[in-house]
Amino acid sequence: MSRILTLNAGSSSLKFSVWAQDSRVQAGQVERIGGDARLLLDGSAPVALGPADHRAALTAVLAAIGPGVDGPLAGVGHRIVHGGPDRARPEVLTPEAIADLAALAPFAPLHQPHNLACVAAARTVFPDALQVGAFDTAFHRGHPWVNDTFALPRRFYEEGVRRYGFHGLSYDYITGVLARSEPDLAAGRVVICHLGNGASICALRDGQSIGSTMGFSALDGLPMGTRCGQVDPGVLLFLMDQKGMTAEEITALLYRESGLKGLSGISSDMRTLEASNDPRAAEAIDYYVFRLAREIGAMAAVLGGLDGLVFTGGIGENSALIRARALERLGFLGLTLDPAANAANAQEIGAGPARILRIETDEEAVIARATRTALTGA
Ligand SMILES: Nc1ncnc2c1ncn2[C@@H]1O[C@H](COP(=O)(O)OP(=O)(O)O)[C@@H](O)[C@H]1O
Ligand SMILES: CC(=O)OP(=O)(O)O
Ligand SMILES: [Mg+2]
Repeated sequence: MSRILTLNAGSSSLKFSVWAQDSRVQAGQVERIGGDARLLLDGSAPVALGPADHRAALTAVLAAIGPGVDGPLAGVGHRIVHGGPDRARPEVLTPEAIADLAALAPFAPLHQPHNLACVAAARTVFPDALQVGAFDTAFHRGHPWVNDTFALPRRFYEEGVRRYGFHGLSYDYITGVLARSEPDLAAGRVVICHLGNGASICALRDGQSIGSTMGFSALDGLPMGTRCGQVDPGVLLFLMDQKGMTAEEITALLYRESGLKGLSGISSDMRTLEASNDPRAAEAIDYYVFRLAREIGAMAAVLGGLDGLVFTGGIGENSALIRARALERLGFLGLTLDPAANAANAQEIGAGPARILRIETDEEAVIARATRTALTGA
């Protein structure tokens, strides 16, 4: 039976799954890439990998799936974070498409090179498999112009300086879950918080993205594990002009040294910060919660009201503390958390004028579906 492999390189993780028809037959991930990485295979104990980068993580994943792929791989589906201004759906990764996507790497330096390294490795290891890309930006291509642009002279928009939005595979998946299980809610005004190592919020009306906190790059909006989130552009001018920092140094600062890691000086990992007694960890969490509540309020304003609020991603799914702290600040919207349901990581965790839900995301399912569609030509 022919099978499909999905590869999803995030900024701190490499997730994979193997599918036979519609069933997932194997799944796992390398997490904490860049730190003390470990390989987690569903159903097995974690394997410590030590300080692994994405390349070492990919080698570990390919070794792990070897025995599980007992049949030819028909396709390999890849999460590609940046698809540029025009890609609104998945596509087969031809050499031309790969060259085009490589040119977008400077706009997503924590992701695009790793995504494309996965494509190159898969082409070598599985030369007969169809390689398919599913793009994080595609879900947002219908953004209204006001959320797609910056107030810069118009020529920059034409040159591609736009608010692309990311985490689209996750929003696509959650939207699909809502459409099947909560069709009335799915047709309404929904804010989805994808809180992983990278984090963004999406405002949806009738299942369509009309606003998102991430913009031109995966830096904007919420603070993240190592990324700054929204920052006054005047700070960047100051760093260049007064501190003499180069573009390369500022890139490293904003993408790798900021966010939770920069604020706490301890870790980019929310689990570590929640477990710490250090006041700097508490302050980093305070800032995270403050910005999260602020951006949820902003997205409610984008929608002109709120029918549903969904938490997903590693932090959104697992941190009862962050959900509770954010909702404390959102009482003015009439939202009330159910503490017991929240602590139990239930699906319905609160109520008010809007439903409050926790839904596990599954970017792999979206990538697998895209790959299946490309293979069958449906
Ligand atoms: N039980 C938990 N409590 C708090 N945070 C958690 C928990 N489990 C995972 N996380 C956090 O989720 C984040 C990773 O999210 P994930 O979506 O897996 O990352 P990526 O963006 O790399 O795909 C990390 O900050 C991690 O600490
Ligand atoms: C786009 C992005 O930030 O992805 P991740 O959360 O996987 O790092
Ligand atoms: Mg992710």
